[in-house]
Amino acid sequence: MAVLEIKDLVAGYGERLLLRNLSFFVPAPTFIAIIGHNGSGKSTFLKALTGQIPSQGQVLVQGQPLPHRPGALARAFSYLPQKNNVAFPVTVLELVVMGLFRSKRLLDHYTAQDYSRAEDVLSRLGVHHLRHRTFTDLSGGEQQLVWLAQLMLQDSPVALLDEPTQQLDVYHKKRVFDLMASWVQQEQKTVLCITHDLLNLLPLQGCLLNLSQPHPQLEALSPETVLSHQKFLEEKPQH
Ligand SMILES: Nc1ncnc2c1ncn2[C@@H]1O[C@H](COP(=O)(O)OP(=O)(O)OP(=O)(O)O)[C@@H](O)[C@H]1O
Repeated sequence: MAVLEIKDLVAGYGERLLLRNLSFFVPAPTFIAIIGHNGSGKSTFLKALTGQIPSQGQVLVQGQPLPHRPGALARAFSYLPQKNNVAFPVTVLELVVMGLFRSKRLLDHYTAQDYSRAEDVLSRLGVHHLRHRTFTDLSGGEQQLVWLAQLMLQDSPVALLDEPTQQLDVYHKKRVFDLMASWVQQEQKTVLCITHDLLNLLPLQGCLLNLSQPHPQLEALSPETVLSHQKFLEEKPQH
């Protein structure tokens, strides 16, 4: 059974269509880089998948049509948007442990084991030292790593990430790409990751989807494919 199947997905805003009959098939857990010029519809694609904007077509996750209820949708996809805010003071560890909310009932408390899982993902991202800091005091890149840690605790089969490395330094960019590769290999997750960091894709296995192309389709990642898409994207976008 395929992990993810998308058939004739159409989405946009009013008269302006950004996704025109997008179809692809992901047979097994895979890393998929979603690339394209600014405004080519990358975030729109993830918004259509997560039901934030209306769309036509079919999306199947593990052979099942995508449910419309938000709770059931969240079990299929974990999602990290480009901008994410918290309006209340909370420590890093508290925010990360909330990634486990789907395995809890309404008034359940988080256990010592939950906190130790949260500490473990913070270590894997190299930011364990931030665990007792107030989230809103952190730098933009530090905050991005904390959101990633929270997402790693969610147990959905498909993770959707909108530019998760946008504000990171070169060390943490590489670390996050390595970690996404390990989610696929060790935890059998499928990762769809929007990115402009094409050079970080050079060592990775998986697929690439270039939404700036007239008929985007999945292509196997290889250094040659990445470099040819880099060249394509260095050309002026066609609107
Ligand atoms: N709510 C909206 N209403 C109307 N147009 C919108 C809306 N949201 C986005 N757009 C437009 O749709 C186009 C695609 O936007 P989208 O955010 O999907 O691009 P993107 O490929 O993710 O770009 P970037 O690389 O800059 O993040 C843009 O031209 C944008 O202005």
